[in-house]
Amino acid sequence: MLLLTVMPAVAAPMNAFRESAVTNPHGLIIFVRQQLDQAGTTLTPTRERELLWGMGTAAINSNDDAALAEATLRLDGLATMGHDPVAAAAAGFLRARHDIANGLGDGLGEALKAADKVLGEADPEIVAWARFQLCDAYALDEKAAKALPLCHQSIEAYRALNDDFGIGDAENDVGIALATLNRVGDAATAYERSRRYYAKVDAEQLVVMVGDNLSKMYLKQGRAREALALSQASLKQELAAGRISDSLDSRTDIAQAQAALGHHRQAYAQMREAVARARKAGINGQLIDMLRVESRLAEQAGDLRHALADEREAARLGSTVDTPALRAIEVELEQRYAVREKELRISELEHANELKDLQLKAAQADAARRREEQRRQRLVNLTIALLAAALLLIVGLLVLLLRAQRRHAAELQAQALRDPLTGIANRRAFQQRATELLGRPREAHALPHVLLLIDIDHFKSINDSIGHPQGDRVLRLLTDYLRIAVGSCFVARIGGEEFAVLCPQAGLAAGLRLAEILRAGVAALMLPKDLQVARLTISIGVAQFDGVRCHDLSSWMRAADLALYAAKSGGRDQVVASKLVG
Ligand SMILES: Nc1nc2c(ncn2[C@@H]2O[C@H](COP(=O)(O)OP(=O)(O)OP(=O)(O)O)[C@@H](O)[C@H]2O)c(=O)[nH]1
Repeated sequence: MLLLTVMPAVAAPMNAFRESAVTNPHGLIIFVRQQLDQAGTTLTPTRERELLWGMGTAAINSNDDAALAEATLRLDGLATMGHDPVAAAAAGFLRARHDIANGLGDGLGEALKAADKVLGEADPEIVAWARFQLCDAYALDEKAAKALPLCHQSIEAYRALNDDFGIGDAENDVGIALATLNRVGDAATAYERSRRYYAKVDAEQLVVMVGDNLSKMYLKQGRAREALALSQASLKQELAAGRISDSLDSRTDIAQAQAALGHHRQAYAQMREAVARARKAGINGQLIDMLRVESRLAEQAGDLRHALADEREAARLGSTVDTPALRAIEVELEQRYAVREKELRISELEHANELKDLQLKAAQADAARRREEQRRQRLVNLTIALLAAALLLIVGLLVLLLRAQRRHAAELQAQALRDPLTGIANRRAFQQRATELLGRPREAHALPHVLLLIDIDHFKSINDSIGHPQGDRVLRLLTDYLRIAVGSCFVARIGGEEFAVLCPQAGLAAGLRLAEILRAGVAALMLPKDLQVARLTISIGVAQFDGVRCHDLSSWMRAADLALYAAKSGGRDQVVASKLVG
């Protein structure tokens, strides 16, 4: 497998292993060592130089300092022994890249010196190679302004050689330089061009690797989803190739893309894992930036304690032994987090206040509800009281009405039993009294009841002579007299000018005596002169209730009436007893 990917074809000088140096650096180092051991002195200097350059670049890519030292020393040897300026330049470029990558010494100076050795060479491939190494050194050292023209020269040189792989390399460095200048859109375009050139030569792994650079630009452009996809593909490849450093970079990019997508907890977890792996691998240079990213993601995920610890560690690792500077950073951090703590506290207090506010509102709502209930209860009570009062009033009114009705009924009843003209009992009252009297059980030795029927004599003539109203006056005068004269007997007007007197248990003799008194009394009455009635007389028929001939009210009345009729027939102004009448 390894051999298939790193076997040199008939390649341009120095470029035979450029893909595998990136995609499989460990494998290439092993392969070169094997080649050097096995071939020994049979190797041509050009082939050895090519192998050593491949090993050196692979060593830089895999942080293998031993392999790098081995490669540069052997290249130096080739340069000296074989008077090979290309080998000397190769050793110089490797040292320059190492120094630039690790921030040591004068890497750029080293690179310029190396380039100087070969830029005058006749071989355009060597010149293009050297130009690219310069472009690469300046781009890696973040000297973008200088890197860009060098990289473009390099691209032109590769274009002249139809070296698409080389153009892909140089476009990648253009992207790096533009990214340093923060020209995010242009950098992304350069990376996209680089990927297209790599794709043309089927360098799929490099397409993915440049994708990792492009991912950073996409992230800055807010294209987090695309960035995430690129970094994930990149990580997969790096893990398979064992490129620890690159894989840590991709993990960092993935975490940042996840955070940008709002998956803060997931992002933080991813970053924690990346930092743990960096620590395990002892890659401190990268760890500082990773810790800063982790701190930011921890803060976003709400883990302030961790965020502070990460920042402190990054500051410690990043600082030289300048303790006051470190302290200043720590103080700044403390202040920043104190402010953050304060903000959190305020937000907690605000939350608590909101809760209290809600409780207050609930209490107010409760009080309002109770007040409403009380108001309703009062209304109900008032309604009940009003209804009770109304009911009492109605009952009172009904009682009053009932009494009035009773009074009215009694009055009506009284009226029904009273003669309106004279004010004494009428015929109906007489019948009731008589019926009631006859209904009583008869006492053993009691005298019979006596009935007197009285009729005014020639009353028609009186009416005719003095007028009907005066006739009424006569009737009232007679009544006044009778009412007094009958004593305890009951008197009633039972017809126009006819009266009845009922004397319970009086006996016929007493009845006749009373009748005679009445007749005589009336005949002797002194009538008012204005009445113009010379004399008033009455006829009276008397009948006792003997229980034989008179056995009920009608037979009793008939008997009295016959006696009265007899009195009239006998000449009037007289009393006739019923027993005398046949
Ligand atoms: N003023 C007045 N006259 C009445 C009333 N009721 C009945 N009379 C009159 O009483 C008279 C009765 O007349 P009659 O029945 O002919 O009897 P009389 O004239 O009394 O003759 P004798 O009974 O035979 O003596 C009539 O003229 C009735 O109009 C009344 O309430 N007021």
